[in-house]
Amino acid sequence: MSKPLVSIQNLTAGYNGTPVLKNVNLDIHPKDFLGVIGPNGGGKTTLSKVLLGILNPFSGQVSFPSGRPNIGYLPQVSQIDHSFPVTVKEVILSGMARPKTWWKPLKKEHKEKADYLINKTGLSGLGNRPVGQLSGGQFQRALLARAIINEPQLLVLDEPDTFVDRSFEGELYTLLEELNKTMAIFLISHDIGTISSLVKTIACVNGTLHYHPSNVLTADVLKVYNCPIDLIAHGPVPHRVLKDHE
Ligand SMILES: Nc1ncnc2c1ncn2[C@@H]1O[C@H](COP(=O)(O)OP(=O)(O)OP(=O)(O)O)[C@@H](O)[C@H]1O
Repeated sequence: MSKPLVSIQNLTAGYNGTPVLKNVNLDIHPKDFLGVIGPNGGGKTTLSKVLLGILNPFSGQVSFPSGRPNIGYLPQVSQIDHSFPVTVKEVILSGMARPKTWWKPLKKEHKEKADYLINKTGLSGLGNRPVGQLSGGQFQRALLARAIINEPQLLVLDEPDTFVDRSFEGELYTLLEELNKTMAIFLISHDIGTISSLVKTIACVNGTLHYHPSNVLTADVLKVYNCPIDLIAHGPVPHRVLKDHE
C-alpha cells in the first residue's frame, strides 16, 4: 500500500483546554474517499481543522509521511460572512495563492482554469458578480472551485451539500467522483445518502473516531461505534439508504 498522505496518531484536541477529540487515530492515503459522519458537536469540523493545521492538538501527532500535501478546503459556508467586495472569479483565483508564489502575476492559463471551473460548478455568467450578491449555494460552489483550482492531493469538504439544490446535486457528486481519481477526499456530511453512494470508507466521529473500512453501515455497527445518526435519508420521500441488518 502507498504511504499515507496524512497519519494521525493518538490525537487529543479541543478548545480552551477542554478536549473535543480523544485518542484519535487515522491514516488518509492517496485517492481515499473518506466519509465523515457523527452527531452535532461530535468533533468532525475540529478534526478537519487539525488536519489543515488551523488547530494545534493538545497531544498526539499529525504527520505527513510523503511530505506536506497540498490541501484544498471547503469550509462550512454557513459560518462565513461573504459580504466582502470581491468577485466570484477573484475568490476562485485566490485558491492559487501559496506562501511562495502569491506575489507572482497570474498566468493566462490560471484565468482559463477559473473560467473552466466557473462552468463546471454551474456558475456560468456569474464570474464578475461580487460574492456578496450570491445565494448560499452559489457561494458554496465558488468556494468549491477555489478549493480545487490548485489541484490538491487532499480535498477537505465540510458539508458541501448544505445549500445544494436537486439540480446541482448530481453534478456535484459526479465532480467529486472525477476529482477522486487524482486526489484523496475527506467529506463531512449529514446526508447519509451521499455518504453511502459516494465514499469508499467511513469515519464515525463522536469524541473519538471509529474507522469503518467500507461504505456500508448497519444500525448495529453504528451502536458499537457510539455514533447516533439516522440511517433514514431525508428528502422528498424518506427512504432507508444503508443496510438495516445483515
Ligand atoms: N472555536 C471554538 N471554541 C470553543 N469550542 C468550540 C469551538 N469550535 C467548536 N467548539 C465546540 O467543539 C465541539 C465540537 O465541534 P465541531 O464543530 O467539531 O463538531 P461537528 O461534529 O463538526 O458538529 P456539526 O455536525 O454540528 O457541524 C462542540 O461542542 C463545539 O461547541
